[in-house]
Amino acid sequence: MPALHAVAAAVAGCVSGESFEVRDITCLAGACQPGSIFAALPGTRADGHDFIPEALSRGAQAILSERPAPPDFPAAWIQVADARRALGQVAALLHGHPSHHMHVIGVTGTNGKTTTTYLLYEIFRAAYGHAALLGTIEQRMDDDRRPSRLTTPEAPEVQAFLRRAWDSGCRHVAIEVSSIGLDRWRVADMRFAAAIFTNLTQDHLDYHGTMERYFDAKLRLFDGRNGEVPGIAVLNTDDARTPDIITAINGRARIVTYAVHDPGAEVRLARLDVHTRGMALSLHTPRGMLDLATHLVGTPHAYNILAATATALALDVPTDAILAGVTKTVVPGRFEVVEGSDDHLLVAVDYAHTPDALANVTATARELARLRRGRVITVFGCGGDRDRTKRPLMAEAAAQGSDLTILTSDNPRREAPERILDDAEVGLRAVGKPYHRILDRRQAIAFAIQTAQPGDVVVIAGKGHETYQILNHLTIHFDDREEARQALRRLRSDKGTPME
Ligand SMILES: CC(=O)N[C@H]1[C@@H](OP(=O)(O)OP(=O)(O)OC[C@H]2O[C@@H](n3ccc(=O)[nH]c3=O)[C@H](O)[C@@H]2O)O[C@H](CO)[C@@H](O)[C@@H]1O[C@H](C)C(=O)N[C@@H](C)C(=O)N[C@H](CCC(=O)O)C(=O)O
Ligand SMILES: Nc1ncnc2c1ncn2[C@@H]1O[C@H](COP(=O)(O)OP(=O)(O)OP(=O)(O)O)[C@@H](O)[C@H]1O
Ligand SMILES: N[C@H](CCC[C@H](N)C(=O)O)C(=O)O
Ligand SMILES: [Mg+2]
Repeated sequence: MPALHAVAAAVAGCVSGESFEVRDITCLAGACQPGSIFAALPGTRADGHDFIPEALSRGAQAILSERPAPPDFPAAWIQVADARRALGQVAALLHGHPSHHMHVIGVTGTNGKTTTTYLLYEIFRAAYGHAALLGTIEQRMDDDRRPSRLTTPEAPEVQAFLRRAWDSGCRHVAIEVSSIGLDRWRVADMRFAAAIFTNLTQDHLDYHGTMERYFDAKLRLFDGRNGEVPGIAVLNTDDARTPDIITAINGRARIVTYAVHDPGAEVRLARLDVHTRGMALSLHTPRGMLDLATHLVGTPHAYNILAATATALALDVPTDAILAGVTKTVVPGRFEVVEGSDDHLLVAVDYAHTPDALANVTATARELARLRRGRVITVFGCGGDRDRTKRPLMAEAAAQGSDLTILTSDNPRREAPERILDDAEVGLRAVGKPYHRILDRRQAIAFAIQTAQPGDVVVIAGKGHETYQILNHLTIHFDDREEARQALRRLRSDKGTPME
């Protein structure tokens, strides 16, 4: 355990008070114990400095802050220029920089991060037996799975996870790096063997303010501002932002490109057959043509497969492990076909919660509906306490891609649900196609399924794998898949036909 003064020196901090052996660092006062440094951070709802008494009462022996030490403060104090960044740096230091001893792959971009990390996890497990994964749905270390609270957790949690993964034999870790995570230095000073860029479209403007600032946060993963430039940058050359990333890297990392359309990409799509339960793809790669089969459905997932494959190829993963990993990958809530769907009625649950994802998922549904001579019916809503400006755009994308749209509630959080629907309805009116507004999500799902005709494809978008609904301060159990299954069951029993 390093001494306080060594820790302070590593972050160029101005230190006062008695030194001690530093055991850990945290920004949660309630998690402090003897030997802890408490990082006092100003926040959106509270100010970490207000929790200093609690931190001290739990045994914290030093405070990390951007403010100077108050006179006669009873514990040690480290003053730094940027407390969030220092929190990330100290967390990495205290865990012995686990990312320096492993192959950590960081995945950033608006959509596709979770799916790409799942693909990489399965590829690494097929190749090496051990692998770890950290992201929106869960934190996974071989077969140990724990649900996540944030996509990219605070730095002490990320570093502790990496350390445990190392201790349990994992040498390959895929981690989702959100723009908010980068902005808040949650992966500060980490070494990425590879960093993947999936795409950039509108999201999180409530946090970043503008698309430029949103992109700039993502750029930090590639241009060295986060600590180091990644070993390999894996970039989607169909995305308009990729040239800016290449410019910012400025020759300091190996660049590997992938694309569905760009004929100049190193790894690119040659063939794609989409069906209701999966896809068959052929990819041009530096190792020749690769034929893959997957349970994932929809062109966006071809991008995710290209990204994961291009990364694995660049890291010299054997081809048979890439093929096996892609085939094995199942991601909950990403075009997940609901049990009870059949040739007459296909119901899929998908985590699309951005305008781009809604455009894509309805396009996938359209492709499948065309084969079945059916319509596309989309149920969707928008989250509260998040980017308000994306709501009418999400509605437009859903309506444009569907024959019938059902606007409902998602996670209203602390906002008035009706107001969120009002924001979205503007987009539905602009498109002018048929829609219904049903606030209660359970009723909206049931209505969509009752209304569907043979051949139709029903998409239930926005919550994917989530098993809850956040209504103000109350979080209730809610699972789109369960709701859809029950509605399908009721439909069959009303018509007297058994479920398949
Ligand atoms: C915008 C954001 O990221 N907020 C996170 C942030 O909150 P904050 O800075 O506003 O902090 P605050 O609640 O005002 O409290 C101030 C300080 O006092 C401390 N405190 C507070 C209360 C207390 O009892 N004790 C205590 O010590 C807090 O730890 C914090 O350091 O720090 C908190 C402590 O870690 C997080 O819980 C909180 O995540 C909230 C819940 C959240 O929803 N974050 C989302 C937006 C997020 O980070 N999402 C990204 C992107 C998702 C995607 O991929 O789309 C993610 O990576 O998950
Ligand atoms: N490469 C892609 N391009 C566009 N849309 C995609 C792509 N991959 C997935 N999607 C859509 O986005 C949804 C979310 O996918 P995924 O969970 O993999 O993204 P994410 O980046 O992890 O999202 P989040 O920011 O919430 O963590 C999917 O359900 C699908 O509708
Ligand atoms: N990771 C996304 C989750 C959105 C999921 C949607 N169901 C919502 O609640 O808005 C976010 O934090 O913006
Ligand atoms: Mg995710």
